Amino acid sequence: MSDHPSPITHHHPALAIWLTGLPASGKSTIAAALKPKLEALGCTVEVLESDAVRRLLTPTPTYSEQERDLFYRALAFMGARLVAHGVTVIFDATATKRAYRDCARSLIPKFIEVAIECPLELAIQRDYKGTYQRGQRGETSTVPGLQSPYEPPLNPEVRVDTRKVEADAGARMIMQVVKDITL
Ligand SMILES: Nc1ncnc2c1ncn2[C@@H]1O[C@H](COP(=O)(O)OS(=O)(=O)O)[C@@H](OP(=O)(O)O)[C@H]1O
Ligand SMILES: Nc1ncnc2c1ncn2[C@@H]1O[C@H](COP(=O)(O)OP(=O)(O)O)[C@@H](O)[C@H]1O
Repeated sequence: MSDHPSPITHHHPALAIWLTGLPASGKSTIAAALKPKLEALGCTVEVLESDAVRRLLTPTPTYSEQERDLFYRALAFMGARLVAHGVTVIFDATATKRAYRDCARSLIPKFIEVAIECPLELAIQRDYKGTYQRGQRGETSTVPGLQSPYEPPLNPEVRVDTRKVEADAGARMIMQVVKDITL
């Protein structure tokens, strides 16, 4: 035995969790509730939030199909590299097309897709960033759900219906699946 044993660590296997849903559905709120729960399990966690990453990759986003295709390939690649190095990733991003989330799934062995469910009318009421209002005023033409099609997941590992489930309870539902797939 070594004279200098390594400190005891409790590393949890890294995985990725993609929170997808309409703008203002509750993704960031649930990500914030989820992060400390993953950390308590021993995960090192990075949240990749689309708006934050866009500020770097596409500082003046057009949300064109071509730009979204490129953006989501880059986001999936980034997430996959982090997971490969032991960091658990929360993707906090609408990702309008299923193919965007499927691309990440194909690159990441342990992957959980979470449908953050919220009817468009309620998301429009929540509209705390004014995204839908800008669309309704005709200042933008690319808001998911309102002006660009949004493809919700067909078979997500978890569904959180934010009309019925509080953010913390939603995070606990996700944690149950995390524990199931990493046992
Ligand atoms: N003009 C315009 N068009 C589209 N989206 C807009 C626009 N302006 C702002 N936003 C905010 O950007 C978020 C959508 O980006 P995402 O990367 O999450 O999704 S997607 O590319 O639309 O699929 C989404 O934020 P989330 O609330 O994080 O989903 C929108 O609030
Ligand atoms: N059950 C719920 N889960 C998550 N957010 C909720 C819920 N109920 C109400 N909200 C509110 O909805 C808004 C969602 O905002 P946010 O989490 O930033 O959405 P998104 O990241 O999807 O754009 C917040 O003001 C949040 O407090």
